[in-house]
Amino acid sequence: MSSSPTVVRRITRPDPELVKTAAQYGVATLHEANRRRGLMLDIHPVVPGTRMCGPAVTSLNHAGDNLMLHAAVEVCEPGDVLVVATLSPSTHGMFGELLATQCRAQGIAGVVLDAGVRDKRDLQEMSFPVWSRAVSAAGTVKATPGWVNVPVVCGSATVQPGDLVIADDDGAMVIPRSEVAAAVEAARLREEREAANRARLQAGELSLDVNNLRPLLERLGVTYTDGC
Ligand SMILES: O=C([O-])CC(=O)C(=O)O
Ligand SMILES: [Mg+2]
Repeated sequence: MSSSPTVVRRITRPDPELVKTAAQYGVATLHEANRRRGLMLDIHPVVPGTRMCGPAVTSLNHAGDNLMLHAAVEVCEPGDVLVVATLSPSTHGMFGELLATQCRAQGIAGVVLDAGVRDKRDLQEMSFPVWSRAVSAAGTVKATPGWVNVPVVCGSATVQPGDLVIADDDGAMVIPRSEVAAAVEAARLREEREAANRARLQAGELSLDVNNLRPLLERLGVTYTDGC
């Protein structure tokens, strides 16, 4: 990261067709498909039932200050996901209904913050896709310059500008841009396997992924008995 405050306007995004394909899969599937990497920890949906999938535009702010969040909104393109981080831990309500209105007008897919949001009821009425660590009425100033489109850490996950961010009711995650194609293909294969398993479960067969649950448990040292 450049040490002096910077706004990087142009970033490289994943292939839009790939983004569209990735959007068909849920976070649980993509997280497994991406070898259980990239999940944002302690980041929760603010508006249940919404989803988003798009390239990350990142914003690095000072705690209690949302100046660079505003700067990042301005460089977002339609379909982007705004990823908001702070230099030190913060639960301030950095984002609310007014910013959501601006984001929607610009076609931004949604927002994830390693910080707080406010105006929760308005955000829910707007069905605006937003994920955060906290909900807090505590407001922010617009005073201290920071960075737009530098690597950030959001929910303990590293996000580079242009990485793919996906979020739904299960949480939010990031896939590095260079790994999106492989993750999408692994997600497709996984859903195929799950469809086959689902059909077997619906037919009343007992075991899940493991074809033979009892031999597996016995190999792991579990004893079956008919009673004490
Ligand atoms: O104004 C702010 O800083 C955050 C907020 O409440 C809004 O966007 O409505
Ligand atoms: Mg507000």
